[in-house]
Amino acid sequence: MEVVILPGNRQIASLAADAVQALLRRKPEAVLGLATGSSPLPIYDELAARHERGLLDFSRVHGFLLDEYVGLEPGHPESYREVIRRDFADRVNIPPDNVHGPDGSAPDIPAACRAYEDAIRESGGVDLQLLGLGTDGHIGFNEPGSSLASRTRIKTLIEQTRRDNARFFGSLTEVPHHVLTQGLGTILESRHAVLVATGAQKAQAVHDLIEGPVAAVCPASVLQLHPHASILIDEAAASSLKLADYYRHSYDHKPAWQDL
Ligand SMILES: N[C@@H]1[C@@H](O)[C@H](O)[C@@H](COP(=O)(O)O)O[C@@H]1O
Repeated sequence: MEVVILPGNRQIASLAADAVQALLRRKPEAVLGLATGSSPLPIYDELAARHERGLLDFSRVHGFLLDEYVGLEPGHPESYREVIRRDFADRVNIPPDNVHGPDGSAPDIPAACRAYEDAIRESGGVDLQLLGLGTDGHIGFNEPGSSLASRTRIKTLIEQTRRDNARFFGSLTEVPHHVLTQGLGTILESRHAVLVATGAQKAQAVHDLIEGPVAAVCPASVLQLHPHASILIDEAAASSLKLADYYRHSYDHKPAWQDL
């Protein structure tokens, strides 16, 4: 796990976009794992800007959403399908049919979850998975207590997460209680996981993720088992880390040939 402490969103977005750019140079038909929430937004802005400048071509890329609300009607502005369309897909040249998400309005939820796992597998697997971090340590919508081996399935949101996400809806009552999310086992199979977190409200979760035990109580800590995970954070999010100086030192002395 590589921990990179950066001054702010702009530098984080630029480094994450560099990783996407290097991947697409190597593999133009790469599969991207797409996260929602506010943290990845500067990355999508940067990817759209680089696409605009002719540096990035998404025409052969496939994208798989991490998660989705259950019970929102298709086309609901806060469904993650719509959010990803607005924030990312419509701003680059990824074919709309290449963007996939778990179907939160399916009549048979377990079948929809199995179908999503099959679709990820058939695509060849996720090359680069973008991740945000919940204040309770969730990734995707894997709330505390999630099995570290879990696959795509339905989860019930913790009230804290519903409150955190109420800002996107008219009111707390409109935030669904249920979601579909790629499991922690699913996320672990991505070839490169890039998690971004900023702000003091994430400091405890960032500490537990990086320096706590691997434990279901902090689902993001499963990334300690990931063979290639990059954690990009700002100073405020890094403020509870015991080994922050070491992470800075090690990034400053990173071999020039080594990518993220
Ligand atoms: N399902 C999403 C997560 O994927 C995201 O990481 C989290 C943090 O959001 P933010 O980046 O807005 O703090 O929000 C939601 O719960």
